[in-house]
Amino acid sequence: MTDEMPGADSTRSDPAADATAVMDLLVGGGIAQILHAVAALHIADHLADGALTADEVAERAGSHAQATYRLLRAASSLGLLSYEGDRRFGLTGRGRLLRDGVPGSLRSLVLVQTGHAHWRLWGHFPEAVRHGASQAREALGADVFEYFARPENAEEAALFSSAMADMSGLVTQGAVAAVDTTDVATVVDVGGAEGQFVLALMAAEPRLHGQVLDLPHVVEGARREAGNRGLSDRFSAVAGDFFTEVPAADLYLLKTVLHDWDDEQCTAILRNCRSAAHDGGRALVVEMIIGDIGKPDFATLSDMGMLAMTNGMERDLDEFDALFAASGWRRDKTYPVGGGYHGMELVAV
Ligand SMILES: C[S@@+](CC[C@H](N)C(=O)[O-])C[C@H]1O[C@@H](n2cnc3c(N)ncnc32)[C@H](O)[C@@H]1O
Repeated sequence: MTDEMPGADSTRSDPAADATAVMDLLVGGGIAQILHAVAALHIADHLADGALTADEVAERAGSHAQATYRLLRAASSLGLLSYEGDRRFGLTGRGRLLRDGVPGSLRSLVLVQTGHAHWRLWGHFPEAVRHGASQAREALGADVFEYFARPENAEEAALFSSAMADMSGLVTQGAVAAVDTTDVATVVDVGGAEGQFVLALMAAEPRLHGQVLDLPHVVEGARREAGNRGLSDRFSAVAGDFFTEVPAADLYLLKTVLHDWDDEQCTAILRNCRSAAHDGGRALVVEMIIGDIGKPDFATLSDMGMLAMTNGMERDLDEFDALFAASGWRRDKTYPVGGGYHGMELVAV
């Protein structure tokens, strides 16, 4: 330990401030469930037209009046709601992000990340660290994608796809603006969920034809989304397995797919893309990139989520380059695309 590391020298630390700091970290799980309750009870939707009293919110939400008042009070202390006096609460900018079906909404993401599958997996997190692997089989009886594919989990799976779509909004604009589509006519969004990324690219470039490759229970959502955007004539969705085969294309999009898998599995996915690509073909990988250790870095926290949920991980640039080199790709350009994500453009070698 060096003198430069804050708190490294316990003789100089402030025990009371340190205890408060640790307790602030500890309450993070409870805060996540406060977000869950606000989202699940549609509190932000009830307040969309103006401030209401806690009793009025409880009546609309079908929830207990005093418990709802306490929830709204806590949410206002977190900056999700404003307090207008006399037990009346209004929406803040942050709270508005918990509305259902509005542009930029994070409601589905909140619901899925605080819902059954994710929460159970966090409950097994110390075991995941002990064994170096997600405890999904112990917690859910299946890996997370098998779990979502089960008919009885269809509602949670739909929420997961829509959460991915909500998150996509944060980065697709930046990626669409930055990616080089010179000489590109066909694009496959590998593990593309509802196709937010490829559809945004197609909307920006009317000559592009796009496809989503995803699991059978997911692709119908992508077809529906293409229809909603009036892009069905240039779009198709393929139900398949990216470990088996990937359709041919000029450009592959892999957005937050590699972080779900270990190195061997990532190499298999990237090799399948390389086999289907022509020489000089391109791919765009969008992921968080882990930066300098010891500095605040959201990617390292997301990495813990990947350990809890999947076989995957967040990676630093050297780790990405090793994957690309092992699978017939070379990284050509790297740029931030917003929301803490980076685009890494690859060329087939
Ligand atoms: C983390 S999500 C990313 C979705 C999308 N690319 C995005 O960024 O919004 C991973 C996606 O991979 C899909 N997936 C998982 N296993 C797959 C497989 N073996 N073959 C094809 N898709 C798969 C999932 O269904 C899910 O849609």
